[in-house]
Amino acid sequence: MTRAVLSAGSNVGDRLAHLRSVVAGFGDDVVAVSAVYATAPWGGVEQDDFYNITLIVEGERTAHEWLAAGARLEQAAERTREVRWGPRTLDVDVITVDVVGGIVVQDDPTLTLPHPRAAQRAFVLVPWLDVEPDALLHTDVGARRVDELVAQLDSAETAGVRRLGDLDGDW
Ligand SMILES: Nc1ncnc2c1ncn2[C@@H]1O[C@H](COP(=O)(O)OP(=O)(O)OP(=O)(O)O)[C@@H](O)[C@H]1O
Ligand SMILES: Nc1nc2c(c(=O)[nH]1)N=C(CO)CN2
Repeated sequence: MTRAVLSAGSNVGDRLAHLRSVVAGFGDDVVAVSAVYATAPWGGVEQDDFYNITLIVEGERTAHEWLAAGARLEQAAERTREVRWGPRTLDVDVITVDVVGGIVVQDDPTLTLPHPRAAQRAFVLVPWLDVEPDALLHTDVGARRVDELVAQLDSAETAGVRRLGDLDGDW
């Protein structure tokens, strides 16, 4: 049994429907889902705002299998890869994976864990705190509390992340 923290984002097409497809796709493996946040684009590409969620899943999958399951949902949303950090119907990133006795640390051609850019991304960290207020992220300089990482981000970065409401809510 493993537990994964996943980040899903969309800024093309029906953003909410794309995020809902992630929760539906992981089905009974979903343990918790954050609220939906409208987030300013991170990474310097001018584009529409994203909707983002962070979710926690548990199941009998390896880290690579969580990645592959996310990639299948991206394909189902007709995700294309044109510009790095550019617009997309759906992006599913694996942030960190817990196994009995610790976390998965790896860096191979298709999967780096924990996600190397998560600590800089308010669009990942702020929703994560919804579902795990005491969350820890293992960074290059050791384990860090996610709330402290958020507090250290530039205020312009956190100001660009706005809570909209629950994925199933009507707002
Ligand atoms: N932790 C991870 N989560 C998701 N993809 C990863 C991870 N580590 C490595 N990858 C690889 O990154 C590749 C490119 O992913 P993608 O196109 O979604 O990148 P991106 O979302 O634009 O940028 P970023 O990697 O900064 O989130 C994927 O095909 C995947 O193999
Ligand atoms: N706000 C926000 N910005 C992004 C996102 C995302 O999901 N949300 N995904 C990206 C591709 O990794 C690049 N930039």
